[in-house]
Amino acid sequence: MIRLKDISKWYSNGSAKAHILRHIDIEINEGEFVSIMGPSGSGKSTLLHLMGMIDDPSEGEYFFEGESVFTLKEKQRSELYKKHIGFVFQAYHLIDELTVYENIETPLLYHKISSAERKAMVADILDRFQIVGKKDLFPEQLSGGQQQLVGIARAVITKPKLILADEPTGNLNSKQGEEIMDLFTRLNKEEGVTIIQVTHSEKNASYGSRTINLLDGKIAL
Ligand SMILES: Nc1ncnc2c1ncn2[C@@H]1O[C@H](COP(=O)(O)OP(=O)(O)OP(=O)(O)O)[C@@H](O)[C@H]1O
Repeated sequence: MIRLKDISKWYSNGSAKAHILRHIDIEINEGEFVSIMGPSGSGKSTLLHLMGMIDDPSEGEYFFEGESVFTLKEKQRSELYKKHIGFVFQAYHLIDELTVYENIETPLLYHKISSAERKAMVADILDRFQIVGKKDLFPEQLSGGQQQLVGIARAVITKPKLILADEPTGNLNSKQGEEIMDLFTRLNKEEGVTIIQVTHSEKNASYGSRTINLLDGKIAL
């Protein structure tokens, strides 16, 4: 599904280059549940953003389902993203002014889906995530765990093949964290969704089937 070839990223710092990622080669198959670990500053989020097509490398190639991502035009790239990828953020990134229902519905507005169908899809996911009773509340009226559930519901409503999650349990207590990991496990095992998460937690990584360790922008063996 994903093939990164000799990816490097640096920022120019005067005449010097500050390298964030160096010569990264990664292949990820459909159906995998992969964790990316490494010390703070090792480049994990940068790598996840590259995979999520929301950042560009300085060098290297990225093939998503055989499509050469970095040579696509902006519009085609965003189509590819919208069709296949759901992104889950540590800080939820919900829209404060919208209700739970409206937040979850938002990604559907960018697809050609009728309003009746949108209603049915949101109702289904509210039900599956057991948050029907929260649908008219605003994010600030929810606990952190509930907000992250809404963040994930919003990421999966378009039925993406790939979920990218940047420390999805970083702001949650351990019980809420376990619920999120159980949810990812179900999506992966029962629906075949490929999951790539950045985590600092060995416990969270143990839910996955493979760990990629980053150290100073390189893959550590
Ligand atoms: N726009 C930027 N300009 C310069 N340096 C940057 C920029 N964005 C990120 N960096 C640097 O890149 C390095 C890697 O950042 P990244 O967020 O990918 O690390 P991380 O492994 O996810 O860290 P953490 O675990 O603390 O979130 C850091 O040293 C950071 O300061």
